[in-house]
Amino acid sequence: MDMAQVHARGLVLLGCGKMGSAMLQGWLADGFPPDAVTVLDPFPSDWLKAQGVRLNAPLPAAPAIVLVAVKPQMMADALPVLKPFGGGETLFLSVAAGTPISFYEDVLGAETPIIRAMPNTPAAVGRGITAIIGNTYATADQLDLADHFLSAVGEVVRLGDESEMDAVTGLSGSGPAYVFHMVEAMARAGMAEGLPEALAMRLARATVTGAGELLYQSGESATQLRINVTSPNGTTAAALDVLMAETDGLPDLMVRAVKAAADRSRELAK
Ligand SMILES: NC(=O)C1=CN([C@@H]2O[C@H](COP(=O)(O)OP(=O)(O)OC[C@H]3O[C@@H](n4cnc5c(N)ncnc54)[C@H](OP(=O)(O)O)[C@@H]3O)[C@@H](O)[C@H]2O)C=CC1
Ligand SMILES: O=C(O)[C@@H]1CCC=N1
Repeated sequence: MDMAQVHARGLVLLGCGKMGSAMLQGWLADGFPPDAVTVLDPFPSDWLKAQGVRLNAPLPAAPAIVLVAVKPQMMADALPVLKPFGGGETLFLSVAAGTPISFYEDVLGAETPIIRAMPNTPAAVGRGITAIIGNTYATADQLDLADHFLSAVGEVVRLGDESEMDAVTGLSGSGPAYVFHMVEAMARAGMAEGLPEALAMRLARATVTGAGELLYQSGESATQLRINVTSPNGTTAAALDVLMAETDGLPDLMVRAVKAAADRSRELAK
């Protein structure tokens, strides 16, 4: 299916909160026509109202894609409105954490093309990463179509097995929050060393965004970039001795944090 056909058939977005609007923002910035998008959301934000999309309007007859972006806990209430599109040519693309493909097959019919995706919020600035996996009814063309759409908001990786989705959720889906929390923690640490709050936050924020951009632009590995900062017997080495401690260091803490997120994803599936 080419883009002209996708525009003509339309795209439906079920739930336009933080993730739905991050992705919509990316697509509109990429040139997707707002009047080809129908959004269903009971309490649309002011941002959404200003985008020129068809808001809580009648649904198109056979949308090319339905993007499901409601919370897993709302899914059973929200999804049935889309049942008429099940088992047809509409591709369902869901970003809901912990909601397995089998759930959609049960509600929409087993012969519905469904792609489960796990994006992250940097999609709003075109720098997300989304992992996808389709069911047996999702054709190669439909996987390419999802890949094309999601590439407008960042990188796309295809998984070999749906069971990988819980770990992906714990790593990249939730991951931006870990980085934002690191900024908070670094700023607090700077304040503990005597800096005023605003200066500490400015330094922490610029350090993390600058380091992220360096990692993005340079061809070097994260390990080499870390080594480049670390003078022998200098200040960074002193800090890394603490962060890389075998027990209670950052690697240990990160294993526990990502495991907690992945476990929660598995729990949501029950
Ligand atoms: N936030 C993130 O970083 C990521 C989130 N996800 C997944 O994306 C999904 C959405 O998460 P997020 O955007 O954070 O959550 P939000 O609560 O911000 O967004 C969900 C939206 O769906 C709306 N909604 C509730 N009920 C219905 C309904 N019956 N029909 C249509 N819309 C409805 C909500 O409205 P109201 O607020 O008024 O209830 C809200 O605007 C979740 O499944 C989550 O697992 C995936 C990857 C990353
Ligand atoms: O916290 C959550 O459940 C969602 C899924 C990944 C990021 N946010």
